[in-house]
Amino acid sequence: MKVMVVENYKELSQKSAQMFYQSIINKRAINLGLATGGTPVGFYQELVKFLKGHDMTECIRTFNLDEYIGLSKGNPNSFYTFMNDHFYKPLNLSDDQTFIPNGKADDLEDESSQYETLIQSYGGIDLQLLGVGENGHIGFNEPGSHFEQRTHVVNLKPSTVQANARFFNSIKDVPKKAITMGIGTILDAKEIIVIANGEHKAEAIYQLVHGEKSRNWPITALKGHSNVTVILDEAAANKVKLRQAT
Ligand SMILES: O=P(O)(O)OC[C@H]1O[C@](O)(CO)[C@@H](O)[C@@H]1O
Repeated sequence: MKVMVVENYKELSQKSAQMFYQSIINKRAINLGLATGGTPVGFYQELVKFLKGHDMTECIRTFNLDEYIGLSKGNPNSFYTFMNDHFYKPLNLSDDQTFIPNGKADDLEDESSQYETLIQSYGGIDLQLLGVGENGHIGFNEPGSHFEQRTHVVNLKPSTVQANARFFNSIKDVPKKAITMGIGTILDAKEIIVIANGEHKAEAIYQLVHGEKSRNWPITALKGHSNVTVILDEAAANKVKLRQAT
């Protein structure tokens, strides 16, 4: 695992976007695994700058980690809307190159297995972007998740609902369930880039870098992957550095 500490959020966003851009350019066609949340907003801004007007945009396919159950695509708080605003629309990406689970599917189990099959039918994910929850969740795989799981329906922990309430008018509006790629799905990506900023992510990052592999901290599943880069700002790297200094 490669750990890079940069000075601030801007640098973190630039560095991660640059790594994605280089991969896209070098491989000519690429399946990207993408994340939502507050952390990757700067990443999308930077990657859009790199890719805008570039013919390589035709070669990429995107697969999102997760979607809330019960929110339609058009809901302002759906992850589809987030992706459309930050990435699909600015780059004119088409529906047949952008994929995200359907949180309004009638049969959510079937939707989960179809999403898994879809990813595999395109040859799997080449490069996956991950943020991390304060409790160590990746995608929406909460503490206690099995590391072998594929795309599935999850119940969100109250702490995750609370953390994401900032995007909604009221905590009552935050969905309590989601569809997420499983940790097994995520681990199948050929390469993974984790980004984290802020002191509130420092414990999860400490567990990733120095902790044991444990289902209590889903992010520690990445310790079993051979190509992971972690990009941190100073605050998220706080506990890692403290440990190294003693
Ligand atoms: O980037 P944020 O908003 O801190 O969220 C962290 C993680 O939580 C999620 O948004 C899910 O709650 C992930 O998609 C994200 O990686």
